Amino acid sequence: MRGGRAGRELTLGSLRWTELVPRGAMVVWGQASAEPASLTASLMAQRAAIGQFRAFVGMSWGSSVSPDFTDQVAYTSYCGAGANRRLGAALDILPLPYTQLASTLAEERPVLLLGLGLGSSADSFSFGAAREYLAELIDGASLVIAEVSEGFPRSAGSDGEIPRDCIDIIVRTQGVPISLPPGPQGDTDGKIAARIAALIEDGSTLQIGLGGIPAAVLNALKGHRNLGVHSGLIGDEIAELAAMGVITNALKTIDRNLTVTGLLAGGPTLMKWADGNAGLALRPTRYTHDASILASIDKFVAINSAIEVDLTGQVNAEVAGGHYVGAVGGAGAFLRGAHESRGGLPIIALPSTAKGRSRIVANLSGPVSTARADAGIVVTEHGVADLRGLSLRRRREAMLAIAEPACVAALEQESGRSAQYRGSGQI
Ligand SMILES: CC(=O)SCCNC(=O)CCNC(=O)[C@H](O)C(C)(C)COP(=O)(O)OP(=O)(O)OC[C@H]1O[C@@H](n2cnc3c(N)ncnc32)[C@H](O)[C@@H]1OP(=O)(O)O
Repeated sequence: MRGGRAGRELTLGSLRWTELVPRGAMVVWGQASAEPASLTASLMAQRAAIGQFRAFVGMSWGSSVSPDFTDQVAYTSYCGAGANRRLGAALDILPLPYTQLASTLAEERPVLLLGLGLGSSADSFSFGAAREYLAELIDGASLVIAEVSEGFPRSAGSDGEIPRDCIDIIVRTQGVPISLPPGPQGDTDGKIAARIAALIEDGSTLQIGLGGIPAAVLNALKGHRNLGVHSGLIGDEIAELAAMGVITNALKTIDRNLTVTGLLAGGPTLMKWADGNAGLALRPTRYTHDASILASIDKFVAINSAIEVDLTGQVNAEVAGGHYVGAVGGAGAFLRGAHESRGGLPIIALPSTAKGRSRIVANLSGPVSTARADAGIVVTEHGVADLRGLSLRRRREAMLAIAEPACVAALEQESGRSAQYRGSGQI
């Protein structure tokens, strides 16, 4: 990280955003628990004085993303999760894989807002709840403003801290990370989780994605031993499994004894566990999602969800019922990594239906977020379809076997008419 910035201390009340954010500029801040909520609340309160500006947001759990603010703020995101959904058509989407976010945003020379924890000395700060694409933007940012609070975790096991002279303005607050209460876990999530838990061997290294199913899977792993973690994000369940001694990272082929993640997205349980934990390392996306690094982890298990999967294994993880609710995200990178890993499991898990409609479909109703070449094991409450090595014809059979039984006849009929299921011959 390049230094040379002033590291000036200001109070929250003295911030004049008109002097900090030029009209039309892009402002970027941390997502989910990593949002510096005191700074973003202050920014939004003064938005009328600034005039039109742009905001790139990730998963939004706070109140800084609101249709009320679109009078001045043009929001863009890589995802439709959390409060982003409330924006509807006012949210513009960058449909990029996670690995491209840092370089794409860096070109904007954004105003960067960080939420940081205390460092090991007065001259540095810890990454708090996020490193991922965010800390990568420090060098190219036009201005870096950090909210520093004892309430943000000291991510102690990371390889380095953020030097004070990488920050332009430091604002001390009593802020704590935003947390989202865990959603209810239904019977279906539990059935899917039990099927996945049965596939996972002791000593595996886990990546978990967004949504209710990954959380349910972790709850089903309490009887496992010596699990490891290498993920884009982690939540409270990882902290619980680590505290129980289920996650030890002791058998990882790289980063032994370390839980590696880009983002802490959880509540007080996670933050307390993370604070000063030398067994936790926050790493940039170019490390957490790197194909060769993932491939070098034996028994790497990637568990992600989807809105729909078609009978060939193409995944829509972005659009449901015409609304952008998901993301391209890191699923593709993690699935490819799990394919290449010795003993790896590339898993996509989803309930077989939503709102009375099959989520196993003949034709996707939204975009292809993950190509069928990257699909591996698809799991619903009705079973496990291991598509690896299967021809299109056999994929169709395997996928029909995990669809909601009442929907199978219609799927057979619809797919029977479609050329994409025929391969080079007839079904
Ligand atoms: C930092 C990293 O690298 S993370 C790495 C992984 N990242 C990714 O995989 C990104 C892409 N994935 C995602 O965004 C998520 O996993 C998702 C959106 C696919 C699934 O998330 P979940 O929260 O489990 O979604 P869920 O199943 O609840 O569906 C979301 C909504 O769409 C609705 N829905 C789902 N499928 C359909 C459908 N086929 N038709 C209509 N509505 C549907 C659901 O009912 C739900 O609606 P509700 O919120 O009103 O109840």
